[in-house]
Amino acid sequence: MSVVRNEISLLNGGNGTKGSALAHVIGAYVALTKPKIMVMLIVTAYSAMMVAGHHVPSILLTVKTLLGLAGSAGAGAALNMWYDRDIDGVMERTSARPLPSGVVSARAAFLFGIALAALSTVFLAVTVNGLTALLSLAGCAYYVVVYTMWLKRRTPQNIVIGGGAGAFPPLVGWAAVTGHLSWLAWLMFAVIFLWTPPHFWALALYKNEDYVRANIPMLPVVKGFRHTKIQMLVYTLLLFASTLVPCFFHGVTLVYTTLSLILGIGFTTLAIRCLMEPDHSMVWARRMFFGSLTYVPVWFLAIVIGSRGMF
Ligand code: HEM
Ligand SMILES: CC(C)=CCC/C(C)=C/CC/C(C)=C/COP(=O)(O)OP(=O)(O)O
Repeated sequence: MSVVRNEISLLNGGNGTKGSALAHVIGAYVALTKPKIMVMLIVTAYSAMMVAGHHVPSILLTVKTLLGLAGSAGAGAALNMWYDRDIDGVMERTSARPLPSGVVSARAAFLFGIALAALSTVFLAVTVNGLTALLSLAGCAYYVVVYTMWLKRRTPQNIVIGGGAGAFPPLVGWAAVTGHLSWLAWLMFAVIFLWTPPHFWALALYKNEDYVRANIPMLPVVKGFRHTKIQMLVYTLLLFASTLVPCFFHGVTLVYTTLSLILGIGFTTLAIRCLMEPDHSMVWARRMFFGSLTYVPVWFLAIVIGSRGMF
């Protein structure tokens, strides 16, 4: 608490009211949890809950599961920002974050992340089940330790291997409803895993200067734009193929198949346009990134409404 009090007095600095300073600090802690990404992670977990139970899950189970997951994801994001505070300060896109801008201290961010991770794990174990708690903690640890601390600064394959972190939420949702995992839960994991490289590399292409400045070995920095765009197309095709698996092995309706085909063809077209555009133009890279943000909620909507026996 004293850390927060210090931050409020620092912010006050004789100007503004205590109320607005407090709101500023609270806003900074919310920003530490990367809330927009958290919303998308929650969408994937909630969709998995619906498919796993063939129905809308109870409000109580939904609130407990998604609250616990949000806590773990927020903890992971805070610990990522704590560890990456040096490079976040160097990159233009991240320089206004709470740590580089000095609104939250490194110690406070670390304690916040650890406390949130511990609380959410215990909360899920006590109110949902042990497997759900374990998977949520594993997702958080994978993001912080495997991706952020180990791979991000070492290899251009950081996103490919580290992409596993963001793919945990459907497993969390599935385990919360059934107490175990099934192949369809792992298929959802695979979909996010294969989606992550084109999602991230599209952004890395038009934010390349940032990564060069921060000396982070992202694929466009190390292997160049053309190689990255080819890899994006390869992962997009693998993603497309993985989304067609339920058409053969899981009871899905024509709605699922149609939506998956539209998404697959659309995302592949974006990847090809990206590959065709000259390196100085980033029009299609930007479209690919924003297309990736549409892909996930629409695909999860498709598997929910297109699963036979749903509702
Ligand atoms: C290791 C895997 C991933 C990496 C490295 C990654 C990286 C990034 C980066 C660098 C941004 C830009 C953030 C910004 O503008 O400050 C971003 C945005 C975003 N990502 Fe990812 N991402 C990953 C996985 C995911 C997953 C699994 C999801 C959800 C399913 C996701 C959802 C989003 C969303 C919704 C945004 C837009 C956020 C905004 O506008 O602030 N990402 N991602
Ligand atoms: C089950 C569970 C709790 C999963 C949570 C895992 C999680 C928070 C995944 C998000 C992945 C992500 C946003 C990476 C950002 O990369 P970056 O850190 O390189 O991006 P940055 O440069 O914007 O910080």
